[in-house]
Amino acid sequence: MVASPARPIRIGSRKSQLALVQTHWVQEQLQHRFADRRFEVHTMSTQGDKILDVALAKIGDKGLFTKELEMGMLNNEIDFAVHSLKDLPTRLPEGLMLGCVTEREDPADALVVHANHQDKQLETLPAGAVVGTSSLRRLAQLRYHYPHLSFKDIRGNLNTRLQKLDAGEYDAIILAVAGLKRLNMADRIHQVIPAAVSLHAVGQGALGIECRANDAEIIELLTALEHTPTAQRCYAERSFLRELEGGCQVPIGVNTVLDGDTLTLTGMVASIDGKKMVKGSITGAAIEAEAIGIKLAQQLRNQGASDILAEIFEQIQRS
Ligand SMILES: NCc1[nH]cc(CCC(=O)O)c1CC(=O)O
Repeated sequence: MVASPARPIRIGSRKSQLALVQTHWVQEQLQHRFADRRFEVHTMSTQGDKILDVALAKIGDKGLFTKELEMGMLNNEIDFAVHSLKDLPTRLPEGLMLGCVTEREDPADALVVHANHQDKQLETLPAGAVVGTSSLRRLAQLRYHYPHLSFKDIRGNLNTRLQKLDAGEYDAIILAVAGLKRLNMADRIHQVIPAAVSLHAVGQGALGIECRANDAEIIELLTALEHTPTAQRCYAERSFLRELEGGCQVPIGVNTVLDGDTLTLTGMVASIDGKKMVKGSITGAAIEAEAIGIKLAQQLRNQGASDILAEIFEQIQRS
């Protein structure tokens, strides 16, 4: 019997410049490892790419950047999808799974300043300086530490945001270090914001590849790209977020440190006005990553996180 030729493998991606850079990296890595297979990139627009005039927090987090790609996998139009892990909800649709997590870039946030402020850092920006961010997590933590700054929403892809900054609409903006590095714009990073000031988003800086839960052939290919230390850190972070029932649009931040087989997860929940913050850390065995996340979520709930979150959901509904 002659084996039928192996099917080409269809990789789903958003169309943004960052998404394409990330997807082409995955394609190249797989093509290199599995030279006899063909990997094609199929792009799709997601709701998050289309709705640009509404604050992200108001739309909520129902897989804004992932739903169309997930439908594509369930309808067998694509075989897997490459996401920025931080845009991937912690609960995936029935029939899909997180196939692998790739090696993480620096997960920190970066301050990018207007030319007028080249001599400034976050702590030396003048009172009333306008800082652009669309993330409630960044907003809440920066308000907490720097109540004298003003904050203004900013949307659009990285280039659009940088143009708005350079045009003078903002004195500074906050972006992920990872995105700037991947787009070869590391020279715009003015200050890497330390974890003591701002904890990063769950999964920030890593790619999450989602696939069909019953597709053994694809799952096996993806395993080749798994970076176990990153995966362990991100599983702890995602389990923490899932247990708190927070999407990417609530002020929840994390940090993880992996020291051999020992994982430390730090997490925080803040109110949007930056006046209330609960924070804590748990250390445990890295193989127990998910349990560490759940335990930290329960600890923060006992410290008052539930009240903060309930208040935020109410505020977002009303706005
Ligand atoms: N929410 C948009 C988004 N999703 C992933 C990144 C950057 C790359 C990453 O964090 O992996 C960004 C831009 C940003 O937050 O500045």
